[in-house]
Amino acid sequence: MTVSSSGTDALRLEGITKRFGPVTALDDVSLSVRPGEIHALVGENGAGKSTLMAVASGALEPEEGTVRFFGEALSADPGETRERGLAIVRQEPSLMPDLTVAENIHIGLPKHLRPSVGALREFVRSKLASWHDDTGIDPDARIESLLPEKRFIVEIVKAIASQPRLLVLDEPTEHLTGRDVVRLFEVVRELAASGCAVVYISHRIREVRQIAERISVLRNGRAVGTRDATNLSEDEIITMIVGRRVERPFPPKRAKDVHSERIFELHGVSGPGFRDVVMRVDRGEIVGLAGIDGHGQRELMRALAGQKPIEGRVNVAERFVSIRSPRDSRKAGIRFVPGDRHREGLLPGLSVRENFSLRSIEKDTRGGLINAGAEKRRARTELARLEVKMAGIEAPISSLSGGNAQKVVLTSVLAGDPKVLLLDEPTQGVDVGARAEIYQVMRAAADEGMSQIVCSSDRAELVGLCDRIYVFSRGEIVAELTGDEVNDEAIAQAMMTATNARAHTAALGGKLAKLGSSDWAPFWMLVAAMLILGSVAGWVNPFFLSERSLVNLMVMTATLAMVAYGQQLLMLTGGIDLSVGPLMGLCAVVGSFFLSGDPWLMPSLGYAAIIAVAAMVGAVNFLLVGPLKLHPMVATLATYMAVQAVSLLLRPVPAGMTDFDVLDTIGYRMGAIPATFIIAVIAAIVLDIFLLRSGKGIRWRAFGSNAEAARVAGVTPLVMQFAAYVGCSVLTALAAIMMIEQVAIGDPRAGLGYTLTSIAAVVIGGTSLMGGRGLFLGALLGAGFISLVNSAATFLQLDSAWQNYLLGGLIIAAVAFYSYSRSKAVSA
Ligand SMILES: Nc1ncnc2c1ncn2[C@@H]1O[C@H](COP(=O)(O)OP(=O)(O)OP(=O)(O)O)[C@@H](O)[C@H]1O
Repeated sequence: MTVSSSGTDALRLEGITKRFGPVTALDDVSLSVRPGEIHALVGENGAGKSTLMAVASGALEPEEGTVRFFGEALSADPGETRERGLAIVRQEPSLMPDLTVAENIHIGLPKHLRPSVGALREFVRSKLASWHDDTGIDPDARIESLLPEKRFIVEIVKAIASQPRLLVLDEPTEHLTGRDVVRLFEVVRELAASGCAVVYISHRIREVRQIAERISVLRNGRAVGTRDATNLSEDEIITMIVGRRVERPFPPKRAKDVHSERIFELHGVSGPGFRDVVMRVDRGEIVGLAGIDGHGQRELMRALAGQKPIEGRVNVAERFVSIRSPRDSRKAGIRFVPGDRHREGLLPGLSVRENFSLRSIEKDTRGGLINAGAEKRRARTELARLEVKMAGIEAPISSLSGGNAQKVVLTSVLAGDPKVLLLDEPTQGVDVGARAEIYQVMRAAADEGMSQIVCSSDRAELVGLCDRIYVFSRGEIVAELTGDEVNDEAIAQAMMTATNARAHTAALGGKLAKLGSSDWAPFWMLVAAMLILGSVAGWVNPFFLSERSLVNLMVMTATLAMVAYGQQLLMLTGGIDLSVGPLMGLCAVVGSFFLSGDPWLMPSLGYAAIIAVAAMVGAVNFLLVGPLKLHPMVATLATYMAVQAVSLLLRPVPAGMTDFDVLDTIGYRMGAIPATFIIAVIAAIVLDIFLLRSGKGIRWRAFGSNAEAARVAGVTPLVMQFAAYVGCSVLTALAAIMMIEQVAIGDPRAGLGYTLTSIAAVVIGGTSLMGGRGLFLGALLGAGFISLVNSAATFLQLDSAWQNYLLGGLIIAAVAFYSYSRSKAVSA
């Protein structure tokens, strides 16, 4: 199907075919969108809407077909399409969790619109303010600490700030609260009036009719047609989407005179965001929790799932249960279907089958072993009930469309036969047809006796589905609606008393979490720990504080810090290099041939040879990890061995004394302070400024935080990896030159210990092993701390085993502390 239009189309897709293995996601689809038009794209889950827009934005390359943007052909390069004015707000925000709001917006803008890093905060503040004057979003907050709806606002603000000529919104209102939906509609209309074309993807037909001028429908990867929205009724749109008439979506409610057995009771239950809640749910009843978002209903649900602290009396089947953890909640027969399926509902690395069976695997287990056949049969049967569209049960869960993934989560939770089911936004991102199926499944489960509590921002859903509704305001229940009272007006009336209660609690929790999770927390902790350890060692043995001992400490610190910077450069991008230790040795060996004081050889030639050899090793590591896609651990373990072998070939035994002039040069002191130490400190400061205050630094961290999102934002992975691996090796070479002053001979084993200590220094310094965050000053302090522990242990006459116990214990303590404070920040 092709829809032609007069003049140049903003977007013109012709004959697009896209396959994922055996799945044909798009089959010869054509679509045109005019400038200044709001064009809705609708269809069932898995119809191909997101894939079509991924093709349009250059994130996916189609097998066949062309993409034209304002008349010009577009290549499959998301960076280029963005530069040319195409902005896309995805179903799941493509943000980097470790970066701040401001940094995410910076990296998402076309180059010509990016403000300088110094002006970034104010720029972002004004952009957020133009969305709403009280978004409650701090430009310096890390994305991972934001609630899902706030992340979505950041994503939308980012897209608008890019001054798009075409804006694609993929299910934008699924995560937004009422106020933000109203604002979104205003903004979309303003943009369209200014000539921007808007593609609006949604399952909420009412909204689509409200906002769109034309509607295009996709079904099973094929275009069904494009129609003028003004003349279409809701029923007609639904019929186009599903291909048949859909009957009333909500199944009949529970008969009123049904015998009531209390299954779930709350008496005076309080927790963060709600207080003194008294409620009950009978057997087979579906109870809704309504209220403006942030007024306690969702917080109560999370607390009942064991995710937040809770006080008061909770009874399940007339027995008191104490809920202190998700495990307690499960043991009591309570199950939770989370709203944020990507963060809490799915295990992205596993198959559809595994995601289904993980919550009820005991059903297929005999004598501790899983009966694979039974598990598969059960997965197939249950998933077929909700008509989950997938290539097969062994397909990776990440290959499913958003709505189908939601169906898998729901089916998986239901398979655990809960007594009480908590559902947060059960039909988020689910199409009209499947919505009706989900309601049927929920009602059927209720008819079999399962009690359910539903939280939904869609009031029509609550009214259509629930037998009873509790309305929340300011953390308390303000109304209980039953029978005929369960209607939209009654809910709205009860909600009128609402104020902004959550904003305050979230702000307070947010501040505390921010303090603990700040990048500077490791820095201050290490300074304090070093002062304590140094004082104790100096008190027990005054020689520890002598000039000689302190100079030695600085020299050791500088050497270790330099390798650690290399390691850190890599870890920030999510990589690691195990070969740095042997490379230090190889550099010492290479140096021993050039730095011997031979009048024919200048020392500068020696330094150049060391750096060149190291850069070559870095390039090999890059080739293995980048183009050949080996895991960094495996790749650099292989180079570890190869490099060590080369060193031993060149110098089977340590030999080649270094010239004294060279040693003097490397060991040069400025007053009492070794030049190497000053270099290490300056290097940390310069690298941190690069990291925090330059666009390249932001992209560096972005890549480590979320490689795919960074790629979509225009970062080229191979360039990043090349710079990281070669950079790491070159820094290791500089460290090796510093080490030469200490060993003064071509010893192939001299640097071996640096592999582990460099990783330890980076980890103790607060860098995340997952990539995306950490400071070089942290690595410097980590290196200082390790050198201090080693040196203090010597002065305190502790044997070398103690050095290892101390270091091991400290690494575990540091990692535990950082993970704890970061998880606090996330849940705040
Ligand atoms: N990376 C992938 N690998 C394999 N299959 C995929 C991948 N991405 C999408 N698909 C498949 O392509 C089809 C279209 O998916 P798409 O996400 O475009 O649907 P959608 O219309 O956006 O659905 P929803 O409304 O549920 O988001 C689905 O069958 C999906 O399983």
